[in-house]
Amino acid sequence: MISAHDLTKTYTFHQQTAGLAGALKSLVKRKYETRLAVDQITFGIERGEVVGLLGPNGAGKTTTLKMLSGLLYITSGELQVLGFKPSDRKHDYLRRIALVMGQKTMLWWDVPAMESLLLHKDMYGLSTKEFERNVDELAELLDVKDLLNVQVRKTSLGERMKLELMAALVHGPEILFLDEPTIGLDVVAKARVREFLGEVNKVRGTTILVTSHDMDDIEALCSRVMIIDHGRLQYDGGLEELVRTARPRKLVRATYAEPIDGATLATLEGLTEIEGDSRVVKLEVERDQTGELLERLSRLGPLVDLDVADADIEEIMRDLFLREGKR
Ligand SMILES: Nc1ncnc2c1ncn2[C@@H]1O[C@H](COP(=O)(O)OP(=O)(O)OP(=O)(O)O)[C@@H](O)[C@H]1O
Repeated sequence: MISAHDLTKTYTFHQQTAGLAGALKSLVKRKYETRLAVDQITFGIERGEVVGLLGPNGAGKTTTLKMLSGLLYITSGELQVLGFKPSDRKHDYLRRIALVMGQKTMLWWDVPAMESLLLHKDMYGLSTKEFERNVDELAELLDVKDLLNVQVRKTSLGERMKLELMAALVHGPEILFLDEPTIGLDVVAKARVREFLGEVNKVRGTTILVTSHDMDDIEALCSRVMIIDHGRLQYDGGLEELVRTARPRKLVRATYAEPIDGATLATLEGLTEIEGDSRVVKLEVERDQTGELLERLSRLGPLVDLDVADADIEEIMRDLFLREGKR
């Protein structure tokens, strides 16, 4: 569905010093600079996939989404989406995709969302039947029936995001490009948006490429992630695989009813922390030795709680980005 080969974007822009003098000077003598935002990335995305595009601020994620949706020309490389060259912005192409940017709105503020939806109906040439079916289905899934006739400026951020998603999906796109869809939302609204996107992918088979700084979004939605940093693709593969490769050890936390004596604790391999007056013990263990360790821990004293987890994905990202940043 999406095929990118050595995709590159360089921005050319001019520097301007502050103040009127700076503005006048830049009119006479412009100093141009270039910035490599996306640097020869190659990837393919199949129909029905949900892929997370991750990376620190300024990594090139939004630029990539803008090239894929045809908002920006590519500087070099090859890019095909649904067999189209996105920057041609052919109507047949735009009908089959949608781009939602968490920080931008495509709804008119001063009128109810329904007015914007009706505009989309005309823009995309939807029949009344098709439009009504889509509106009903989406309003039900998003639980926004009562909001469609309220002035957009009177809705909350979470409600507006749901309406944005509705506006993006009303023409039934095959691909959805999402840039930070849960930014600024509270935990409940975030969960609803994730649930909805998962449903859209499952029910309609919509392919989704999503950027987010919220790892819970990524864990809930994506089985595949692409990590981009300084414009370069650093990783493309399974999320679980990434966790297993970056942090192969499991994290174990055992809580006892009584303190465990120091001599016994000293014999434990992989011990990382002791807390709560020697009642709480934290360890790291190789995956295949987890069973053995748990058995051992259960013999040390009366257990109150036992927790086994993979390394936190957020932590893995922080380590990866710090490492890449230092290169
Ligand atoms: N219009 C522009 N002109 C010049 N440089 C730009 C422009 N837009 C983006 N850049 C630069 O390109 C680089 C990539 O920006 P981009 O917005 O794609 O990053 P991002 O990964 O989406 O970051 P964030 O997580 O902060 O949204 C950054 O260094 C940014 O400053």
